[in-house]
Amino acid sequence: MKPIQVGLLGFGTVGSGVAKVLARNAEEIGRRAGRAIEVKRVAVRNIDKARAAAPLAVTEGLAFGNDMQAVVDDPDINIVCELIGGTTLAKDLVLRAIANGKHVVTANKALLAIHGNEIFAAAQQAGVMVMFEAAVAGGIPIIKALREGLTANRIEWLAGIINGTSNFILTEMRDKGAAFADVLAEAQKLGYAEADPTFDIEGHDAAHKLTILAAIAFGIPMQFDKAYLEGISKLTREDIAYAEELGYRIKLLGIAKRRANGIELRVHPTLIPAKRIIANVDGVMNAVVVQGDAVGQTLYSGRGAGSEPTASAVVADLVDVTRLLTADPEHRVPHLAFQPDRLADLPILPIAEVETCYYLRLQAHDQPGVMADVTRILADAGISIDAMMQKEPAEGEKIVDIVILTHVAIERSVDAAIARIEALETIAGRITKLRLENLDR
Ligand SMILES: NC(=O)C1=CN([C@@H]2O[C@H](COP(=O)(O)OP(=O)(O)OC[C@H]3O[C@@H](n4cnc5c(N)ncnc54)[C@H](O)[C@@H]3O)[C@@H](O)[C@H]2O)C=CC1
Ligand SMILES: N[C@@H](CC=O)C(=O)O
Ligand code: NA
Repeated sequence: MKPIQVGLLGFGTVGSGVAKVLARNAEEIGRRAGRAIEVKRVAVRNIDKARAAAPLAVTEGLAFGNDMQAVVDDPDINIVCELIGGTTLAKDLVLRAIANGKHVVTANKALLAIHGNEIFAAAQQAGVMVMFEAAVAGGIPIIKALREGLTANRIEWLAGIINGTSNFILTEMRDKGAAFADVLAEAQKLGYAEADPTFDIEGHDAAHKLTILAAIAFGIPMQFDKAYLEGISKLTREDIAYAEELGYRIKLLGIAKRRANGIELRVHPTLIPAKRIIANVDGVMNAVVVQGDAVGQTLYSGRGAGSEPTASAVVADLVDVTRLLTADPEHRVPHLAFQPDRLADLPILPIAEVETCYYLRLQAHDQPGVMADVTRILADAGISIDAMMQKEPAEGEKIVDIVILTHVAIERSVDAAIARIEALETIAGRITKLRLENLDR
């Protein structure tokens, strides 16, 4: 049978990894897919740079060029593989490929989180597949698991470490005392970071991925603009150390939770009990915990970024598309796991409505009555305390750090209580608020 012809857009970290994996495992992949999968053309910005990104044995047979549209318009190409990133050119090329009746495989989470509704509608109408396993948690087959393996379940919530760069930074800072900027530079060198690394450290990338996961888990449209996001750049060494002392690890988590009145969709640094497996997922590794009503909790872990781990997911999609090429579009798994005309209109809840536990760090003047005032304000707001820790003041200092862990509370009540506590004369400066998830409900 004639090989499937792939047009690669982009030959950077991921694109070159795809070419390497396809070349190295051609025999196995062909046996699985039923026919060979070949890269027919590659379009890049800089051909010399692209050629240098993989060994000669991989690149010598590849037709490199600069013209992205020519690849998308090439009548011999069956699958366009978009690996350039960004949301403008990538969007135009993907929509053009779809209009040309070509299937698309992409690793671009920003593109799908922001323009996914339009792209999937276009694909549906054209009867083509848009596959995106690499867009969430790199090599972990989490899209496959949610769309297919867990399809019997009503998903209650999911929570994941879904940005490799920030997990790498947090781990290196904790284990080696490394400086934030140095570890970020290392993550960039290793090909983990986005073209603009603020996407990684400020939570945008995780929120893009969470938006996609929530759409598939709950059967809702992509709603990236409603996701709450907070990154790791403001985390302090004190908070990381205090969390450890209390038996918790701080991870940048993406959390999507079904509530009676809507969906929580939030990315932020989160304390997790250190004994949980996910709390021990370190470095570039990602992990996603999914709570389904029938199966209970399942956990998926693996490399969330990097050349070949991400290529593993891209190539898996190429194989899936190849296998399903001749299937009636009605018999394929729906893009968002639910039939497109059955997506639910559930609202995304504002962060003030979120219910979780909290870590509060206060700086207080070391004098009698402070704790009584603080606990009274929390009690008045209906917030119950789970644990409290008071640090000894440093030599000659009159200010002490007090850390409070709360039971589950509504964020707006916590914020109101914080405002009242900060107004106390005995409290110095602002209170640090972090969210805490036990991941057991
Ligand atoms: N690096 C990683 O670990 C992962 C990356 N991704 C996603 O994969 C996509 C690609 O990422 P990387 O390979 O890391 O990026 P990269 O920067 O290493 O490679 C991008 C490639 O696209 C080409 N390109 C970019 N803009 C272009 C333009 N305007 N015109 C022509 N060529 C252009 C570049 O020449 C280069 O070959 C992005 O959407 C990224 O978010 C997804 C999962 C993991
Ligand atoms: N920049 C991303 C790459 C994979 O999606 C990350 O660090 O996770
Ligand atoms: Na994946």
